[in-house]
This record gives sequence, structure tokens and C-alpha cells, in this order.
Amino acid sequence: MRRPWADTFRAAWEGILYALRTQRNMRVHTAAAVAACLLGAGFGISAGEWLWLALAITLVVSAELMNTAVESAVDLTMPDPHPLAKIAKDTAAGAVFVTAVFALIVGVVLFAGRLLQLLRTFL
Ligand SMILES: Nc1ncnc2c1ncn2[C@@H]1O[C@H](COP(=O)(O)OP(=O)(O)OP(=O)(O)O)[C@@H](O)[C@H]1O
Repeated sequence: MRRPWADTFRAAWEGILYALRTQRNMRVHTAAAVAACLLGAGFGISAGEWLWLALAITLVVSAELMNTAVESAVDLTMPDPHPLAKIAKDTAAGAVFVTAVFALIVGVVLFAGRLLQLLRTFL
């Protein structure tokens, strides 16, 4: 029998809440995403710029959720030290790092100039 949509959404939401509760990096990335959105709203960035910001946030949060999934699956199947378990966790962490670097670049391109200009008006 097909699973009701409500159950699917509930499961996805529980996964997101679990990652937020247990993963410090997820909380840091979420805080950075909220800060970037506030900056975007404050500076009145364009629709195209919002899309770049949304892409960066989506990539980082998705990678962080996949990283949490890999960590949990590895801990379940291989709780003892194993070279393949290390590779699985390290490459999943690498995926988060790559997306975080992309998000940083997007943040710098969108906000560095605007923040400097704002700073100059106060100095
Ligand atoms: N079963 C294992 N076998 C070998 N190495 C492991 C194993 N579990 C963890 N490691 C190594 O320890 C590191 C940290 O693993 P851990 O499960 O503590 O992730 P974490 O610190 O929670 O990661 P994150 O900070 O991304 O949430 C891994 O990246 C990996 O190099």
C-alpha cells in the first residue's frame, strides 16, 4: 500500500529536526543561512541574487543532511574502526566542505562589496 504524503513529509521533517538537534555544523550552517537571508532582505538583493543564495543554502543543508545519514548508517553497520567506514565518513564530510566553500564564495560575491560600502558610510 502507498504511504500517505503526510507520513512522508513527517519523516522528512523528523530527519531535519534530528540533524538540527544532534549536528553542531547543521546549526552553524542554518544560522549562517538565516543571517545571509537577513542581509539579502536588508540590502534588497535582486531575484537572480536570491536564486544564487537559495542554491548555496540548499546545497549546504542537503549535504549536511546526507552527511548525517552516512554517519548514522556507518555507525549502525560498522561501529568498530574500519578503513572503509573512515572513507565513507570522510568523503561525506568532504561533500559538506565543498558545498560550504561554494556558499562562502556566493556570500562574498553578494555581500562583501555592499558591507564595505555600508562600513564606509559610517567611517
Ligand atoms: N567506524 C569508524 N572507522 C574508522 N574511522 C572512523 C569511524 N568512525 C569515525 N571515524 C573517523 O572519525 C571521524 C569523525 O567521526 P564521527 O562519527 O565522530 O563524526 P563527527 O565528528 O560526528 O562528524 P561531524 O563533525 O561531521 O558531525 C570520521 O571523519 C572518520 O575519519
